[in-house]
Amino acid sequence: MTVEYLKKAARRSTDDSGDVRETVKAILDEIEKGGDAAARAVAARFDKYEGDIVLTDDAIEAAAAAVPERLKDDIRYAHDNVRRFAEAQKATIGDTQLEIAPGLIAGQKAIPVSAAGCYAPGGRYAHVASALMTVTTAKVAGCGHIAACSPPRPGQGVHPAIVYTAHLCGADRILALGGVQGVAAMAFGLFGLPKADILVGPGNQFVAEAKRMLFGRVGIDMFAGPTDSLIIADETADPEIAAVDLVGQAEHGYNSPVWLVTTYRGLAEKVMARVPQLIAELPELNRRNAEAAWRDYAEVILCSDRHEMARVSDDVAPEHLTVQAADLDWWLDRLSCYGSLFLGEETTVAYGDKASGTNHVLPTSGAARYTGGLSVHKFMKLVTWQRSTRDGARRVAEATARISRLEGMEGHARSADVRLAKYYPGENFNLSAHD
Ligand SMILES: NC(=O)C1=CN([C@@H]2O[C@H](COP(=O)(O)OP(=O)(O)OC[C@H]3O[C@@H](n4cnc5c(N)ncnc54)[C@H](O)[C@@H]3O)[C@@H](O)[C@H]2O)C=CC1
Ligand SMILES: O=C(O)[C@@H](O)CS(=O)(=O)O
Ligand SMILES: [Zn+2]
Repeated sequence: MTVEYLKKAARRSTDDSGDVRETVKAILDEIEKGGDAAARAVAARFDKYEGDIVLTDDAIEAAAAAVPERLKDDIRYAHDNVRRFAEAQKATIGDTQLEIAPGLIAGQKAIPVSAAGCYAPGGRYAHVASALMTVTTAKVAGCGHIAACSPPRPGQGVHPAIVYTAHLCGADRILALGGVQGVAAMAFGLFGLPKADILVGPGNQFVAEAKRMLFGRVGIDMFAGPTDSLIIADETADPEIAAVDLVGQAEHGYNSPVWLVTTYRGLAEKVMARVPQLIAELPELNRRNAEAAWRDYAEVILCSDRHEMARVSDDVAPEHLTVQAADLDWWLDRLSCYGSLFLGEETTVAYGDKASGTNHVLPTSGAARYTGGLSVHKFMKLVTWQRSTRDGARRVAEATARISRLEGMEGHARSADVRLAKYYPGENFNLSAHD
């Protein structure tokens, strides 16, 4: 049976990508050419900010003093969860080696990158948790230098709680620089920073596009653009909870898609009626964002059974996937494309966003088809090494010589020939590609 759209999106998150690309390219070129001064000029242009870019120790101290003690407690609590989860993830990879053949050893080493550039958004909201998620994982990975960038508010600078959090989690340098200019400063090594080996962190379409354009010259975590969220709900789901959760993520931005995928028309109708009421009760900025997101990017999809719901969800590959349905084990086993999965009504995206321990820097716009979210692994290079005794590599040398000749790579073949001739001077080897 085909799915029924009870609400269809008027826009797709990639609709304005053309002009974003142009804008970002121009800014990257301007800053690559003009360095620190150009980055300052862009910050003044877009953020009306002309203050210090690199935060001094005094500025960091002053920021910490401005954060209420109970909030610092909450941030420290969240940091502890995120750190412990990152350490658990780190334990799942590491160095290893295998004796391929007697005398021939091959191995893997996990090496953290030297310099990490972490971006914490701050245009619409003060993304304290993004500073937590990016800097903590870089620290746990063992990166040599960690820079954090976040947009300054005109005349005020970076939100004090973002400064406090970045410092708590281990940032070596904190810059009052947002958007493309912040990403560029870390990638190009401006303001005394080492050039970042990897850029991590979420951001708006401009930040995400800047990371995408710089990929190759620098590593990136993933395409972590405008937040998107999908809820799978069956007849056991609570429509009020589902509606509140959809609105909670739609507030991210005018271009933050949300989906409700259900088998129960009654639930869909209740949620569609309730969402606009909940949006109307939000503060002005949140309401404007959520209204536009719900109007232009939200979809409500009616499916015939859970198999169809799972297929629709995997096709979307949402950044956040919530399942409010019976038989959670079935869903955990069946679903395969998502940034982070929230099983059951007792969890919610906001918990993962702020404090439960999993990373909230997650793939958006369908990138969850090919990648998971930010983890300590993104900062670790898994490199290989090998060594051998002369006899250990004898069989490899013969195979290498013949395969290389089969491929037409005579030069490769002779790297094997020369060793066989040196180590086994009396022996004749048939190293041709033909019998
Ligand atoms: N995928 C993920 O894991 C996460 C995604 N997010 C997303 O991050 C985004 C945060 O966006 P924002 O609040 O805007 O903060 P932001 O920090 O990403 O962007 C603000 C910066 O954008 C620049 N900017 C604004 N308009 C511009 C223009 N027309 N051209 C060039 N640069 C411009 C400004 O210089 C400003 O510093 C949201 O879309 C949110 O959904 C947030 C957290 C996690
Ligand atoms: O992961 C995201 O996209 C966001 O939901 C995270 S936060 O809400 O901005 O903390
Ligand atoms: Zn969120």
